[in-house]
Amino acid sequence: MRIAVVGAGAIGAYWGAAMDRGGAEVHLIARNAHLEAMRAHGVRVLSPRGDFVAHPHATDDPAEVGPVDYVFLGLKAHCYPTCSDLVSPLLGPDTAVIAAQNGIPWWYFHELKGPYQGRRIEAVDPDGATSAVLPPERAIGCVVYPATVIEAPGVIRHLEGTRFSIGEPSGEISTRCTDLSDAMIAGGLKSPVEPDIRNDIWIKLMGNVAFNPISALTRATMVEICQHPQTRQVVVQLMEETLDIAARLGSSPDISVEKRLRGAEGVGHHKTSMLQDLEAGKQLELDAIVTAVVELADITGAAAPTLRTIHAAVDLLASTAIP
Ligand SMILES: NC(=O)C1=CN([C@@H]2O[C@H](COP(=O)(O)OP(=O)(O)OC[C@H]3O[C@@H](n4cnc5c(N)ncnc54)[C@H](OP(=O)(O)O)[C@@H]3O)[C@@H](O)[C@H]2O)C=CC1
Ligand SMILES: CC(C)(CO)C(=O)C(=O)O
Repeated sequence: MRIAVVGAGAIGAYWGAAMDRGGAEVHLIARNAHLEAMRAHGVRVLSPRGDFVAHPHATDDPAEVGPVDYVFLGLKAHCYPTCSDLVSPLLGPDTAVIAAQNGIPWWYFHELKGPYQGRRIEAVDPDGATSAVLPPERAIGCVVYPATVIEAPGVIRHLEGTRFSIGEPSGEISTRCTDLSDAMIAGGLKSPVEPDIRNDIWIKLMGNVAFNPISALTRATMVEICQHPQTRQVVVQLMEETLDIAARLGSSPDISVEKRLRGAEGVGHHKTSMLQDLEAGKQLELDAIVTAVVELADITGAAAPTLRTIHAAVDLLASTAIP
């Protein structure tokens, strides 16, 4: 199995190192000092499950790699509409694309039976630019539960979790999914093939849509947001509104707000990725995690007042705080 990881950062290099360990032929596409470190010393993973070093091929030139069986996108989601130069050389007729992103994917309405089938979500597929680079029929849905950070160039700190749930937009248990799942399991990851991956997307998103923008606005950690009574209430409202939007789209994520909150509180004094990006002066991943959810509220006629308020505030923050 030939695999390319485009944007082999915190999650991409972790996944690529695990896949290499499991026996897949892995090519990491990265840049700058992180690329040079991986070229020279491999990917060093520091993990509570045991440290390891993997030595997949690493390059900044996808043309060196050519078409692969699977492309794993480790880029931030707002990079997808403009990633053609990185991805196109890797695509053969049957290449599948798996995106590590949090939030709503560009392919969300692809193969979704019902009144919204085939609709485009402007926030994540502006003027169809993402679909032009990453045709939805290539997409395998993926929900990433692990948490990782780049501790130093070439060094990935794995904090927790090994589950990468995957599933076809159509719900079919396809061979391309089961083959990929087997390869992930060989690499020490958990990889259930889900008959309705959208339910997993909503379960993960309930946390991100609440904690990521609130943390950016308040600079608080997950546990601080949970233990402050008023922000806890805002989280509850955001999660309830998100579940309402999911239900209007025909999804039924099997989790209560209380259970999802307990899980998030257990993460402890952790800064969300959005707060980390804000502090690093990097673009916030708002489009997929918040703006797309507001667009889905518009499409389905959901009121979602708390979501709209938080979106307005964090959108202003993103436009004023990031150069
Ligand atoms: N980290 C985590 O724990 C989790 C992350 N995710 C999702 O995974 C995705 C990636 O997140 P994460 O791994 O944290 O982000 P990172 O910033 O660590 O990884 C993205 C990588 O892509 C690289 N990159 C960007 N543009 C190019 C380019 N043109 N050529 C080569 N490399 C490029 C970046 O390099 P540079 O730094 O130089 O820009 C960086 O190394 C996000 O959508 C996030 O929501 C989901 C769950 C958990
Ligand atoms: C920590 C967590 C789970 C917040 O919802 C996350 O996924 C992120 O930081 O983006």
